[in-house]
Amino acid sequence: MSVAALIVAAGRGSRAGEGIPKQYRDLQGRPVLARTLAGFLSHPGIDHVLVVTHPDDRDLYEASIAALAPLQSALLPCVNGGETRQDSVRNGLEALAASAPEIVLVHDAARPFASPELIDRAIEAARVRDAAVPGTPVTDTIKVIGSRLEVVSTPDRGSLRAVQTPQAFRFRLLLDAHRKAAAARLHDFTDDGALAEWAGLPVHVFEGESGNIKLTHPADFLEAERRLRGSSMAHITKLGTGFDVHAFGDGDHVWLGGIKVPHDRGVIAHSDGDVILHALTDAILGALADGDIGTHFPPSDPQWRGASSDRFLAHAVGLVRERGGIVDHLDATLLCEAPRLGPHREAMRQRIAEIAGLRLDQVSLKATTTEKLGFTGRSEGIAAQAAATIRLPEASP
Ligand SMILES: Nc1ccn([C@@H]2O[C@H](COP(=O)(O)OP(=O)(O)OP(=O)(O)O)[C@@H](O)[C@H]2O)c(=O)n1
Ligand SMILES: C[C@](O)(CO)[C@H](O)COP(=O)(O)O
Repeated sequence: MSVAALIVAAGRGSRAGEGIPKQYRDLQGRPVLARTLAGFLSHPGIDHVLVVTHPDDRDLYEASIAALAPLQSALLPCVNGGETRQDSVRNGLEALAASAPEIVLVHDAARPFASPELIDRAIEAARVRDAAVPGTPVTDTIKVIGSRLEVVSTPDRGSLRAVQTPQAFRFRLLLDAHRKAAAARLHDFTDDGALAEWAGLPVHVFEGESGNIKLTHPADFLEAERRLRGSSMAHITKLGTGFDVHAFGDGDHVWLGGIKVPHDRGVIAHSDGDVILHALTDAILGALADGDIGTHFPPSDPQWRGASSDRFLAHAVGLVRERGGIVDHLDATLLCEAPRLGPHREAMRQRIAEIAGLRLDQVSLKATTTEKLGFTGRSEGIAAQAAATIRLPEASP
């Protein structure tokens, strides 16, 4: 019996706050999607895994699966999602149609805690029931309300279930149901169980698990971090600082925080001379007590000539993750009379969050002039200083 897992990861995560889409955010040293995928790729009952992604996220996707190299033989090339979750699932099912698995498990990328036992139950439920969804009893009393918030009814709690993923189906039945819904111009079923019901399929519930949460709001990330911290080794917090200077030279732009900023001068540098990214890189290396940017990317090495500095920052963050740690916070201050940071601050924070795989609230940028004093005051050069806090497992060398 061939079984495919279809992981939908094309959402924007708008309820989870600003920054990169939630499925690519760092969760205790690994992107959420990498955690979700590892559970399915390593499960002996799953033959193939297909991920549905947003076309804008290709780099984030590649970075997330890079660390899964030993498990990647079961991973099919990803496909583009659609406007709604339902459209994304359908695109994935159409892509699987060529290999026509007997069973498909549809799972949210944003649910990284599905256990191997839950996946076992899902496969078995599809085999026996054809269409089944995992559910947990509700512990709150549920009210049905009207348009003026008036309570319309109180359903019997014993007959209610909160439904999760992976939802499990005979592949052919689900594909036909999705095609039927699309032909009827319906695109907003919030889960495949509801779509299957609409198509007239009997759908059953199997036992879900309370830990299988969907990361939806910022608080869900805090809860997930707390859980992972509790289940892993104790971590200790380390602080590092960084400082970088470049002299102004001829040119019409400077690179700052990963963004090209128009200016009446350029900077003299071996790389692209991005003082903010260099200071942040050194701050992280400082927290790791692992030398400085010059140790890792010697200026004497021609391969770094004109190099884009995002790779320096990504490298330093990668070193933290290799040691089982996480970056908690990055903070930098730009020192110059011009250019002004203000108009570019949010774009820079976004870019830094993207490079480092962080939420926007984990990246801070500030600026100051030096009151016309010193080399920055005389506009001879530009400088940045930075601090980084990271957490490393206590036993980390
Ligand atoms: N057009 C969409 C919308 C959602 N999803 C995926 O469906 C899962 C569950 O959806 P949800 O938690 O609602 O994610 P988002 O749509 O990203 O979140 P939000 O509604 O807050 O933007 C997620 O893994 C999400 O990536 C998808 O593949 N394609
Ligand atoms: C599929 C799902 O996770 C089951 O609980 C849920 O319906 C997804 O809903 P969302 O509106 O995409 O968050």
